[in-house]
Amino acid sequence: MPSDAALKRNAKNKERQKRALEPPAKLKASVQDAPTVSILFPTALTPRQRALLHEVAEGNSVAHASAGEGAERRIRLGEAAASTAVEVPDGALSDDAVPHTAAGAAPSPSQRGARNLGAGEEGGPSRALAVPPAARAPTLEAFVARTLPLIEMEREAEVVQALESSAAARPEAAAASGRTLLNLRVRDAEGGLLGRTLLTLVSNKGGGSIVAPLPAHRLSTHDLVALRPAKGGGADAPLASGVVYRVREDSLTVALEEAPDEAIDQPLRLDKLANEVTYRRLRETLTALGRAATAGGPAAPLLDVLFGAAAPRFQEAPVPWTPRIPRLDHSQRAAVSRALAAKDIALVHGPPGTGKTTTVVEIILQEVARGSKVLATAASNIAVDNLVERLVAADPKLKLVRTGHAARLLPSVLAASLEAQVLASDSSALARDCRREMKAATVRLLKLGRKDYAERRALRSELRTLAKEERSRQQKAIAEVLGRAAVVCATLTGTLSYELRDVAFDVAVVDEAAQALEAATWGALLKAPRAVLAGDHLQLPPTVISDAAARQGLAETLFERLQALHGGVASEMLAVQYRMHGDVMAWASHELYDDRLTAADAVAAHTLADLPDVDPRLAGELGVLALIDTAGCGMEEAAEEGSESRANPGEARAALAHVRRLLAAGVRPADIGVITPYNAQVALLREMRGEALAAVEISSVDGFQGREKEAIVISMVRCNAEGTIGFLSDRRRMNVAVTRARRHCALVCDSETVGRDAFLGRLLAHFEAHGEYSSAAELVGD
Ligand SMILES: Nc1ncnc2c1ncn2[C@@H]1O[C@H](COP(=O)(O)OP(=O)(O)OP(=O)(O)O)[C@@H](O)[C@H]1O
Repeated sequence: MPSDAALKRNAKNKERQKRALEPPAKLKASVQDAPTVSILFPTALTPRQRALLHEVAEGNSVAHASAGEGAERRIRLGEAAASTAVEVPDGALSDDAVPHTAAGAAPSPSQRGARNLGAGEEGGPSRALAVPPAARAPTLEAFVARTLPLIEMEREAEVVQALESSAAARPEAAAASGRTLLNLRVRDAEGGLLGRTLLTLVSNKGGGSIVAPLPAHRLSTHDLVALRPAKGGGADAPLASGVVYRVREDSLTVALEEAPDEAIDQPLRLDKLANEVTYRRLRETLTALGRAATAGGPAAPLLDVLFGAAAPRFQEAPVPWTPRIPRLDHSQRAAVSRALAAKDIALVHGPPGTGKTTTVVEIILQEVARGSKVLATAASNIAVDNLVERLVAADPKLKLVRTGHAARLLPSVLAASLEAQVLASDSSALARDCRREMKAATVRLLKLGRKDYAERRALRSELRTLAKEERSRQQKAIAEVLGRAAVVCATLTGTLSYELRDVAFDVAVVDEAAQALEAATWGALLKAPRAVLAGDHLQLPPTVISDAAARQGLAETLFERLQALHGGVASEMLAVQYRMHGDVMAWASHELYDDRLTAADAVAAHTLADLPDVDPRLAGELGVLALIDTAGCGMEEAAEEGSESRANPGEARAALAHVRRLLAAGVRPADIGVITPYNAQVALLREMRGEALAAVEISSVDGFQGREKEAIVISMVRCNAEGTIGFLSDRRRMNVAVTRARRHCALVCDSETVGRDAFLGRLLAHFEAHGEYSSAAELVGD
């Protein structure tokens, strides 16, 4: 007899299926209350105009969709099935014919651009705050219906950003957007990387042997980029396109399929391109998720649980396992046990420095030991490579394959790559034979005279057969390598690649799940009946360019949603951290982790004085926590014209003065990090630091997530009479900032401005109570 719960679930499923076949409620109502209107806008609209229309429609709950590719793309407002369809003729709209919202004028294109390009107030994409709890358990259908247009809004926002940058009349305006780097020269061109060329570009400023730091920019690894002559514009045909491979403060390396000859000897510019593939894959994932609701598939057992219709289930008897990684602590063991016992979903909540990846690696090894085929993923290539390195180190014999474009992989994982393993396989050798034969046949074909009809026809037919044979042998090679693998490692978007389309797994493991869009996470989850997600929703969520899409919930992650929905039963929090001195940890533990974190013995009392070459007396004077107060020092914040990001030159001087004190105490420059929430302050600090501080890393807080340094100096920037603190109030950003430090953390800020916020006030109070207080005036000698 089915249980009551099962009967209820069945009834719910039936109701859901019935609803899926019915027209949406909005449409039903509109059909009943006819007439309804839909407006089809002309193809001549710019992406910016389309993005604005999407935003306004979304804000007013009007249905909206774009269809068609490239110049054929057009937007429709209103339901497709409206009783009256109005078509706006080409040329009827000019650039400033922007619709108005009910509440007033829509933002002007320049305001909109500034918000998008300017990151809220910050100068980078926005990180939305959590959506209201009411939105936490959508039905699968509601989630898909809500998210598809948000993905479209995000895509349009990125296209607008790319176009505004590359079409900017003045190159300086393009550079200010952060998407373009001007005046570069090639310092190095090296081969390798499975046939690609790596081009290392540096600033051409000064032109001589001294390499100036690159200006502040927003290019990061894996971005698609176009290389163009610097003297041309961003709309010119590129000399080459490639993928950003490595980013350093003074150089940027791009992986190209082939290096263009002309590029070597002239000043160059690099423009970031919008990545259409990612958006297409996200849309495909959502469509596949929608289909899985009725058609089933490997993930069918997960769907009810992940959309709140059923509770997570666990095996009652503990699953026996023998640790493969030595020294797992009690909370890490508990997390592994819970993951192995999960029948559908388990969450590993890993606060900073708690060994989340260590735990994930142990879970994967245990799954392999019991015969599972594992899909191991994360949002970023770097996180996946990190997993690969750790897995291979823990078990060199592990049958592991890393998929993805070789240009995006770390050199250390190339041997594990699908491409390398396919190249080494027998089927691939046979494919190579086919290619050789094709080449010979082509040469013969070219030598034939015009009249050798019969022979030409025969050779063409041979070439077709060989090409078919080559393709099928390549596919066989790929299928063989993937079929043999016990663990396949891929990025979340990589799981949607052609090669993995028909591969099913026993379990999907997602590391850094709190930094992945929910739609992206489903790419992995749809391939297995069980899933383990690891992350920390109390650190920064994924970056979303479109403010409107972020506000509508695009930045909310599945991890965060599941913590709210099933955290009590399905989540295990790692409670011992291996990074921070106890005083650094205490504030974050109290404010964000319910006082549940403890410091491992090895780090609880470690200080700078324990580092080699550090003077214990000077290090003692600096303390573990330091509050450097700019209050009353006249160190005001400033925003550059046309930019929303802020800088504070006085505070930058104080932060750099503190760095000099650390260096004087003997701390190595590479062990020091200066971080600040504002990109303009990053740029200013880099400009001001001088030669002696060149090896000190200066970065935004967002850019430093996942990293650590022995000593961290945080410049908080805000200093104004109104006490405005902007996005400093996001608890997750300050959590990330403070928890990067191992032995020393200095907070440079105006206590009068920052201290007015209750959350930040408690941060300052903690630093004052447990650390060294000084006035910035003492440091800069004012
Ligand atoms: N049980 C343990 N005993 C000793 N050291 C450990 C243990 N678990 C993890 N560590 C160490 O803690 C550090 C952080 O571990 P790991 O890289 O797994 O953490 P992470 O969760 O990926 O990092 P973060 O928490 O910052 O995201 C590493 O140096 C690791 O060796």
